[in-house]
Amino acid sequence: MAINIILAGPRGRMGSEAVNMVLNEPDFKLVACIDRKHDGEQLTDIQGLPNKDVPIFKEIEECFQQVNADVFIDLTIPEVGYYHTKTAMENNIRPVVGTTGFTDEQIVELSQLAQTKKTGCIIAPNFAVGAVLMMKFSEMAAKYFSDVEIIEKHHDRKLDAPSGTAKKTAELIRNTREAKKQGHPDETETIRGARGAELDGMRIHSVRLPGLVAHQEVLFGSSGQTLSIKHDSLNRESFMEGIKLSVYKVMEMDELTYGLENIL
Ligand SMILES: NC(=O)C1=CN([C@@H]2O[C@H](COP(=O)(O)OP(=O)(O)OC[C@H]3O[C@@H](n4cnc5c(N)ncnc54)[C@H](OP(=O)(O)O)[C@@H]3O)[C@@H](O)[C@H]2O)C=CC1
Ligand SMILES: O=C(O)C1=N[C@H](C(=O)O)C[C@H](O)C1
Repeated sequence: MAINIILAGPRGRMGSEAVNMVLNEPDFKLVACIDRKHDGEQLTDIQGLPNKDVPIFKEIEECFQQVNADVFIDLTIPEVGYYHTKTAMENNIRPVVGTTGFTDEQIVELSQLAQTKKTGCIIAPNFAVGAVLMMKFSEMAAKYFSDVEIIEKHHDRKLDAPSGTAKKTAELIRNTREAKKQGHPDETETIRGARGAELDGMRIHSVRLPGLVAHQEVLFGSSGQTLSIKHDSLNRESFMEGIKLSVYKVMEMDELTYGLENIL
């Protein structure tokens, strides 16, 4: 039996790649897309997207009323993605969410909703397996190195900073790192922001440049040595295997999980 999928954000950098992934996976069927600029049209009407008759809706409620689906993939922006994810679960459709920038409170709320509805939901700030390994290796290393700076680098069209991956990395590191405030106790910033964002005394630096895709280095230091753990996504195909796996896994789940590492 095919897994029926609705996808939001089909014209986006990630969404367009995901449309192709879904169309090319024999067990998946793309049954609708959510796109605020092409209400009532078909996928084939959008320039640059595959020549397929897949209906497009602007409003997610209308889409869920008219189209039966098993899984909903969101690759949009944080505010919209949160609303879409909530609405999908309310309609007993399992979300697979790549959109980053949700607040901690929003993730808790969505988790509670998944519990109430007994609906699977996967929110993963990074679907690239290499990035998940980079995060897990960093979690391991932080047990031995409590001084760490996370440097994430992305294309300059990215809306959220720090990246979802950097936040998730810091959360995993927090599991093993001895809490401490890093740097000199008397350090000052002569230009605001020079030391980056702070989370539990750790530092996160966000670089935005045209030409970049998605890159992160986790840099540890202790006396006489440094350790660098680095991952680069060179294109958006790197995220597709993770989304594909999540679609299969979410079909077997009845709660929310945050992070691809939980299902690998
Ligand atoms: N988890 C992961 O592995 C990855 C996650 N991401 C995340 O995925 C998300 C999308 O990234 P990316 O594809 O690069 O972004 P894009 O800007 O390329 O795409 C975003 C899409 O969302 C649509 N959109 C924007 N605002 C609205 C709205 N109000 N209502 C409906 N649709 C809207 C845009 O359409 P429009 O033209 O109408 O604005 C566009 O199609 C981001 O949050 C990013 O951080 C990215 C890469 C990997
Ligand atoms: O916006 C992006 O491009 C990416 N966003 C995700 C994030 O915020 O971590 C994942 C990846 O880094 C690409």
